Amino acid sequence: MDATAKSGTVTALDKVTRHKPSQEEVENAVRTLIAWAGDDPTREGLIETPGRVARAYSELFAGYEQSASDALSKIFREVGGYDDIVLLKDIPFHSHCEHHMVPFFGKAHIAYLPHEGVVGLSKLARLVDVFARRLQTQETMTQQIIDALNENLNPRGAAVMLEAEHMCMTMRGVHSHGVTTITHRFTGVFAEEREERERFFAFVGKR
Ligand SMILES: Nc1nc2c(ncn2[C@@H]2O[C@H](COP(=O)(O)OP(=O)(O)OP(=O)(O)O)[C@@H](O)[C@H]2O)c(=O)[nH]1
Ligand SMILES: [Zn+2]
Repeated sequence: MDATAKSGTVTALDKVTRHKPSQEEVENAVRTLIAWAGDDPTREGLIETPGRVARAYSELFAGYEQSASDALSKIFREVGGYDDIVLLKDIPFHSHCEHHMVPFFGKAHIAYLPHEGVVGLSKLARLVDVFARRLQTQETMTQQIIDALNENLNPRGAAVMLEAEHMCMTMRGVHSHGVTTITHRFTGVFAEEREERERFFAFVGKR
C-alpha cells in the first residue's frame, strides 16, 4: 500500500510501506532546515541535532510501522455474557497535523457495544496511538479509529470522540489560544439510536 492510501477508510488499517530515505538523507534535510531557519548547523550545540531529530521522528511517527489490526488481534470471548457498553474516556494522544507538521494533542473517548467478544483495554489506547503517530487531520484520525474498531471487533455499535488543541492555531497563523476542536463518529447502534448516543455523551461528560 502506498502512503496516500492511509487517508482511506478500511485500507487505513494496515501498515503504510514506502521508500524510506537513508539516515544521511534525513540528517542532511534537518541541516537544511536549521540553516533555512537562520542558524548554523555546524555550531557545537546543533552538531548532534540532526541525529536526535531522526531518532525523535522514529518515535513520533512510529505509527507508520504499526497496524491497527495487530493491536486489536486478540479477542476475549469469555466475558460472562457481558454485551453492554465498553467505554474508555480521556485516552491521551499526541499527533502532528499534516498541513504544518506541528503537534496537536488532546483526549480520545472510545466506546463499543460487544458482539463477538471484547479486546484488552490497553489495546484501545494502542489503537489511538497507531494513528496518532502519523501525519494527520483530526477528522481522518477519528474515522480511522472507528473503521479499525468495526473491521476488527465487528461490534453492534462504535463511537469515537476526539478533542484536541492544534498548535498550528496557537503558536502561529491565527494565534487563537485555548480552542478545542471536537470530532466524533458513530456507527451501528450508536448511529441508529439517539438513546445510545446520549449514553455515550453522558459517560464522557459532554451532556
Ligand atoms: N480540518 C482540519 N484542519 C486542520 C487540522 N489541523 C490543521 N488544520 C488547518 O489546516 C488549514 C491549512 O490551511 P492553509 O490555508 O492551506 O494553510 P495556512 O496558510 O498555513 O493557514 P493558516 O493556519 O490559517 O495560517 C488551517 O486552517 C489549519 O487550521 C485538522 O486536523 N483538521
Ligand atoms: Zn496545522
